[in-house]
Amino acid sequence: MSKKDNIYANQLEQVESFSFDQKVVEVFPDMIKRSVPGYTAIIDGIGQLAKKYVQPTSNVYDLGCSLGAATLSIRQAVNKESCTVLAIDNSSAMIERCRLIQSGYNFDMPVDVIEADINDIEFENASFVVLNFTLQFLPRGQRQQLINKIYQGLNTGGALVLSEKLTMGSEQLDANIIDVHHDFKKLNGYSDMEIAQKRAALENVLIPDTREQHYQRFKEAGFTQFDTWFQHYNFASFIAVK
Ligand SMILES: Nc1ncnc2c1ncn2[C@@H]1O[C@H](C[S@+](CC[C@H]([NH3+])C(=O)[O-])CC(=O)[O-])[C@@H](O)[C@H]1O
Ligand SMILES: O=C(O)C(=O)Cc1ccccc1
Repeated sequence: MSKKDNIYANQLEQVESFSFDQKVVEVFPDMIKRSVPGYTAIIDGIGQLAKKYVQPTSNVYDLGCSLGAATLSIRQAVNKESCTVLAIDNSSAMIERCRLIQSGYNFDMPVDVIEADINDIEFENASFVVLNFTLQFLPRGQRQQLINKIYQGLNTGGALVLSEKLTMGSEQLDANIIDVHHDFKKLNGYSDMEIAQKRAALENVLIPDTREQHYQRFKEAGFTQFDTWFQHYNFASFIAVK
C-alpha cells in the first residue's frame, strides 16, 4: 500500500506549481484513486480493451505511465510474450519507481520502462497506445502533433485510449460539475484546504479541453472511428480506432 496523500494538508505560504516529483511518487497511488473518479474502473477497462486491440508481435505504448498502472493491467490481461509494452514518462522519480514495480511481476509480456518526453517518441508497429490522464499536462500547442504521430504509428485496426479531465462547454455546468468533483474528493477524506491548494497548484499545469476539442483532434489526425467508453463526472476516457 502506498502512503496517504497529505501533500496539501497544511497551509502553505505559497503553493508551488504541481510537479511529478519524489514527494508525489510516494503518495501517487493513494492520490490518484482519491482524486480521479473512475480511475480503477478505467485501469481495468484498459486491460479489457487491450485484449481486443493488441496484435501479435506489435508494440504497446503507455505514454505518461507514472507508476505503470495501465501497463500492469495490460500485461496481466494480454500477457503475450511476442508483444512489448513501452512505458514512458519524463519524471525521473516516477520512472525509477515504475521500474521497481514492474520488475516485481513476472508476466510473459515484457516491458521497457523509458525516461523520455513523449513528444520525442517514434511510434513503430503500434497496436495499442494509452494516454491515461497525460495529454492534459502538455501545452495545448503540442497536443495535435502528438495525436497525429500516434495515428501515423498505429497499425490498421490498432487503437488509442485517451483519458482526460474535461471542461464542460457551458460555464454554469462546468462550475457545478467541478463542485461535484470536489464533493467526491471530500467524501474521500480531503479537506477544503487540501482541495483549494491542490486546485491552485494545478492552475496552468493541468489544462482541460472539452470533449468536442478531443473529437476534433481525432478527426484532424485521421481517425474516423472514436467514442467515449467511460465517464464519471468530468473525467472521461475515449477510444479511437485506426
Ligand atoms: N511530456 C511528457 N512526457 C512524458 N511524460 C509526461 C509528459 N508530461 C507529463 N508527463 C507525465 O504524465 C503523467 C501524468 S499522470 C498519469 C497517470 C498514469 N498514466 C496512470 O495510469 O496511472 C496523471 C495524473 O496524475 O493526473 C506524470 O507521471 C507525468 O510525469
Ligand atoms: O486532483 C485533481 O483535482 C485532479 O484533477 C486529478 C489529479 C490527480 C493526480 C495528480 C494531478 C491531478
